[in-house]
Amino acid sequence: MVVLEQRALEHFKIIKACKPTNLPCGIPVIDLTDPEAKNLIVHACQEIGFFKLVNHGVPMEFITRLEAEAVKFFSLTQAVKDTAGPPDPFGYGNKRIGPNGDVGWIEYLLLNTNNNPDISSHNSLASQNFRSAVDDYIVAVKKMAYEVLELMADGLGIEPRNVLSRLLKDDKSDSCFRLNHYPPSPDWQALSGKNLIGFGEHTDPQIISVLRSNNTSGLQIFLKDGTWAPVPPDQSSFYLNVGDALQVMTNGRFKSVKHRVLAPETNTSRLSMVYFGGPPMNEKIAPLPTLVEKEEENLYKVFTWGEYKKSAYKSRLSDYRLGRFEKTVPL
Ligand SMILES: C=C1C[C@]23C[C@@]1(O)CC[C@H]2[C@@]12CC[C@H](O)[C@@](C)(C(=O)O1)[C@H]2[C@@H]3C(=O)O
Ligand SMILES: O=C(O)CCC(=O)C(=O)O
Ligand SMILES: [Fe+2]
Repeated sequence: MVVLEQRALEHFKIIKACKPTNLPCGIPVIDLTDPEAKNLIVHACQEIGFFKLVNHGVPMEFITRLEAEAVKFFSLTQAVKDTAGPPDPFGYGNKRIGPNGDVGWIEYLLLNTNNNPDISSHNSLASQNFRSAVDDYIVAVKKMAYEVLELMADGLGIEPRNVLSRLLKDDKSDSCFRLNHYPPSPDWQALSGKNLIGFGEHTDPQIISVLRSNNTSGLQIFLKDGTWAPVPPDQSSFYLNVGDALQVMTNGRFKSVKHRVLAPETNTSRLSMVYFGGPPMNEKIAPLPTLVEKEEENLYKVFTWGEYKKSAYKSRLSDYRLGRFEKTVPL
């Protein structure tokens, strides 16, 4: 058990424990093999921007092997892990998230995943076993993400059906992968019933994020009614969320969901693995013309993913990053 004095926690964000709300119908669960999947995906992305995917086709063996390798990595001594950091933005990070002063009860590895498997981009991974576990997992998760994006295009009635997936399939796709380890919270007495933040509230900037975690809770999503809903952990499924770029490409029809992670209770740790599928740097991010109805306004300025990313890296985690890219409405 980690016992800390109150003072040692001063730099971390601690929130009043709030009563969790549950979605009236729960978090949407979509079976990738269901013939209705395309419509259910569109519905979930419009209503919440978040859903659980089952029968996803990613071999369980890849998932458990990567989890075991990640556990091994995070169990190394601090001095060894520090040799893989600090993140610039890729590499090993501890407590600090991003370059602008955000902190959390977390340590992580952030990796670049381009489409030409390149071991050098994983040079912070200590062993060949770890590298190959990451590579196998990412290849399988990407394939599943392409399928989801193609079903999404079908459900939206847009053509060609690879209009979204091609951005992730592109050799220059700017995608990344993150392994997050949230150690057990320190002694509850020091926290006096409050919650320590593991990963502060934010939206993901990319097109789509694909998340898998171990059996420890902590992830929450922000609902339209202003409350936070806990996401029950499920080791064998994936949770997918809409990112900012997809919100723009659908002219606001899909919602980039705000989420956060509370640090685990004493004696448990949370391990999550997230693939963030992003477009190439020079790709223009703009509402897909067929999705802007005749009398509807285009809500966003035209910008490239590179411009958005640059601006995102100047922001704090909880900032509303899309604000600067919205068109101002004439009075
Ligand atoms: C505070 C920050 C960390 C972040 C870059 C940023 O300046 C704002 C966005 C953050 C985020 C959230 C989703 C992903 O975890 C991430 C890798 C991303 O692309 O945007 C992180 C960035 C990061 O940790 O470097
Ligand atoms: O660890 C989690 O469950 C979520 C992490 C997250 O939101 C992120 O890495 O962007
Ligand atoms: Fe996130």
